[in-house]
Amino acid sequence: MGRLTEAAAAGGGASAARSAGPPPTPLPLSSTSPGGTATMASSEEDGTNGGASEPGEEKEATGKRRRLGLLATVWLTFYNIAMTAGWLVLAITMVRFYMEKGTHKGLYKSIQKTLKFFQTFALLEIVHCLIGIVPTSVIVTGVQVSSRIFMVWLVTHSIKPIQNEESVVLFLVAWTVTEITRYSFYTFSLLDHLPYFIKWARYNFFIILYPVGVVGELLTIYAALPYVKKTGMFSIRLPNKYNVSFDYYYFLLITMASYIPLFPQLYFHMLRQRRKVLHGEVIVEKDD
Ligand SMILES: CCCCCCCCCCCCC/C=C/C(=O)SCCNC(=O)CCNC(=O)[C@H](O)C(C)(C)COP(=O)(O)OP(=O)(O)OC[C@H]1O[C@@H](n2cnc3c(N)ncnc32)[C@H](O)[C@@H]1OP(=O)(O)O
Repeated sequence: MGRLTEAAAAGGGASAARSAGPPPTPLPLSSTSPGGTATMASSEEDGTNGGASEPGEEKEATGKRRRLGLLATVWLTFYNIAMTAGWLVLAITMVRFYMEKGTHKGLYKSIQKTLKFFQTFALLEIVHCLIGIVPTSVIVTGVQVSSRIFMVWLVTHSIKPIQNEESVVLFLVAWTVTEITRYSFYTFSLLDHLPYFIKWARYNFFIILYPVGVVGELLTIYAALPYVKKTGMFSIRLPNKYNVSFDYYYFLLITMASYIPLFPQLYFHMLRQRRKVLHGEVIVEKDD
């Protein structure tokens, strides 16, 4: 738990250094970052001006671009535009499907190719963190992306009888709204024209959508359990020549249990990002 929290705090710290304007006022540190100091850089609630239209912000954005390098900026802009478009296509297909058919049955089948393609493409986000072109923690991104890949390929794609569960629609809607907002946020930020409502949506929608998505995912895995137990799929039984056994049923149970320690860390990471971006609050780690 500590590792993830520290990594997340370090990500915030990197950004904090970038956005430091007036001398910060040290505050006692929250329990998430022992030994450091939290600072409140500014507390403006920039209700009307969310873009990089103020001189300070413009300078910061230009500096950020220079640090990133032209190639990385061009690549990230392309990547974010492609991902926004992909998730928009998914949203439109889902709405059209529901309006035409009046049921969610068959919806997954109609969008599965697009979903698999764009969600798998998101593996590049781990690469972006690893090579340092985005300031996000590899661990936070890794948990987020791998849990999605797992849901898409090893649960929903592999276990056909659950594809028409209502819970699948629940996480699909939560993911789709989140990703359209998130990737358009990154795109407009890179282009230095971030409308405030996108910034607001990026750091508010998750408050509801994250729990909704997680409930959808957990209910879907739960619905898969009887089928997995009955068929013994993806399981290796003893005896075999390698003398190893693996039970996918218990693996699913452990995965469900792992949401209990992992999800709060992702959620609190987002709450910290929200405080930083919308309220100007930043966490600076102390050099010990
Ligand atoms: C093998 C099996 C494993 C199973 C494991 C099971 C356990 C799993 C438990 C948890 C389950 C979670 C399931 C998820 C469900 C859902 O998603 S439901 C729908 C709601 N979801 C969300 O709201 C998702 C929120 N998550 C995220 O946004 C990210 O994935 C994140 C990594 C968790 C946080 O993003 P982060 O990057 O840290 O925050 P930001 O504020 O957006 O960005 C920080 C800085 O990085 C820059 N940046 C990041 N990416 C890009 C990019 N693509 N392009 C350009 N820039 C990028 C961003 O601009 C910020 O920069 P600064 O402003 O300079 O700080």
